[in-house]
Amino acid sequence: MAVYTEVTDDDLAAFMAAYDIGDVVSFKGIAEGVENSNYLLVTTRARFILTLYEKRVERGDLPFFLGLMEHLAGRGIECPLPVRGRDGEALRMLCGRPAALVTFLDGVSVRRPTARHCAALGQALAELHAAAEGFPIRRPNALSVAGWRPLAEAARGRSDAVLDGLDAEISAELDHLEAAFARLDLPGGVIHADLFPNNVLFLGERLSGLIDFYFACDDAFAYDVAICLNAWCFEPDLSFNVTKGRALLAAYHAARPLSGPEVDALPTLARGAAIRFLLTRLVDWLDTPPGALVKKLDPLEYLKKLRFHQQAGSAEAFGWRP
Ligand SMILES: Nc1ncnc2c1ncn2[C@@H]1O[C@H](COP(=O)(O)OP(=O)(O)OP(=O)(O)O)[C@@H](O)[C@H]1O
Ligand SMILES: N[C@@H](CCO)C(=O)O
Repeated sequence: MAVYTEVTDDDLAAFMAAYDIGDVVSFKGIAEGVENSNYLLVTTRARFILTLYEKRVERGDLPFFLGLMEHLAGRGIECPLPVRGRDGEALRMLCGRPAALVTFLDGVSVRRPTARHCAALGQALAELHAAAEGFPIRRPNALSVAGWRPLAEAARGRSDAVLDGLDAEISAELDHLEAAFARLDLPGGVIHADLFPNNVLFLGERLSGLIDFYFACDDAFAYDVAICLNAWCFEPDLSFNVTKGRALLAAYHAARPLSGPEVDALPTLARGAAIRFLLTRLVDWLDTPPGALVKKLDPLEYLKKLRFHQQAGSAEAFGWRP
């Protein structure tokens, strides 16, 4: 359930006075999502999403996120476009929270992506990487390799309650990854960094929108590919589907060719991407009180994906090589 902050009719009326987007027809909270409060706003002119940014989003990062969506939408990427008010601002306060309106995108997210969905995603990811070029604001990735040890420390001593031996397994993996990532020198720019199936909308098999840019940052492009391989190409039994892996990688490569070093780095990047989501899920799992409304995501799903990559060790395991 993702309505942490209730917006009353009076709050909304005062907020709407800053815009020239028609009159309110309906306004209701959206249950999906975990980070922020989201509402669907329908006016006499169009549909919008109103987001109130809750505590996990750093206020100083909002100009990056909103500016990025505006930059990408201006370059033909199907992503939400922040709506500017009469004063030219896209970001303002509502109910004590920073808030913004963005355009509504048609489509639904898929729970069980097919190889065709994976191909569409691969192409869209490559187009996003290319379209972000020239975006002037920088945002280092706080959840890359330097951020993993502090997360592991936050869980230390408590992880073994989730799985016996987990502390030691994470620590050994971090020793390996810190050395392996230090050797990488890959092309990069702005990445989405959380392009899971729930953040991609489809109309049938046509990709109709990319949403939720609130983890976007600067990092290696191939790291974003690895995040997507993990999120899109494993089956519910956590076996890796090589047909989906091939579809995703070949479509990405056709739109933005992956270099030899990027392909060679994919197994390491996939291990890194697995431990990143293992760690954030683990800390959330341990820190979320029982009975909280937030949906807890399973950290062990990502431990199993990590173990797959530890065994696999080469890009062939993803079903594809250029
Ligand atoms: N521009 C948009 N157009 C259409 N639907 C949207 C749009 N933005 C958000 N949504 C809907 O709202 C839901 C929650 O949005 P979003 O994923 O941005 O929330 P969140 O709180 O950041 O969640 P999480 O981080 O868990 O993905 C989405 O699953 C989608 O159904
Ligand atoms: N995509 C993240 C949740 C944060 O958006 C996860 O699956 O752990």
